[in-house]
Amino acid sequence: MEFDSLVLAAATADLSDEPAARPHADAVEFRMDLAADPLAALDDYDGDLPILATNRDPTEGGEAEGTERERLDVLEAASAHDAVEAIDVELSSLRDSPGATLASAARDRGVRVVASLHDFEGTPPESRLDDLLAAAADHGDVGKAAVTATDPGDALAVLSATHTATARGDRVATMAMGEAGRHTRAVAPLYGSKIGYAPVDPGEATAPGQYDLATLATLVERLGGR
Ligand SMILES: O=C1C[C@@](O)(C(=O)O)C[C@@H](O)[C@@H]1O
Repeated sequence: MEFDSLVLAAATADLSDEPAARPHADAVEFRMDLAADPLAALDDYDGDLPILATNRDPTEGGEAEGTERERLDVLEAASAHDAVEAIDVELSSLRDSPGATLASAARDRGVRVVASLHDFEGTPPESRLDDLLAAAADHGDVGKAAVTATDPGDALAVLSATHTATARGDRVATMAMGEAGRHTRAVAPLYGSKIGYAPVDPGEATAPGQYDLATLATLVERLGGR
């Protein structure tokens, strides 16, 4: 997973979704924090799609339990699996150890790091978004921002910040969560966003406003973002 072009990720807590995802997705985002026994599921995985492993912190919308170290240890164990080609680590964790140590250990194994930040309340002002994306791209192979749009101006700020970051040479992934931001999931790839997330089953969305995978794949392809 090089993230040189769009990676369409089937977001799921259940790796048995992989065969259904295969016709549309480039990867599976495995939401370990939402799975009952994620490391056992990885041991059993025999799908074709590479995995982006995420063990999301509750402060950023996830359900991982335990201490920060325990949460990141699970991610580190995941990164040792052959199928795991990338891990998602929150920017706030990457600024210090143990997150920074995890990232360099993963990179030594050839595993890419997505440095992420999430805002479930709103969209920061565009200049702040620019700074956050620059910091995230600096700490990861891809810098990712998922924020919440409550009006079209928020969605526009996300697209504009995506364009600015890409024009600067940063590899970023962006999406505006929520109804007002939904279209950004289809359009942001045209401005340079390198990851799209969608559930196979629309009833199993991992974030507000997601399209189902088949729909997102069609929209992105029709728009020429892939
Ligand atoms: O961070 C992200 C992006 C996301 O929140 C979205 O809005 O599609 C979905 C999550 O599964 C993923 O980890």
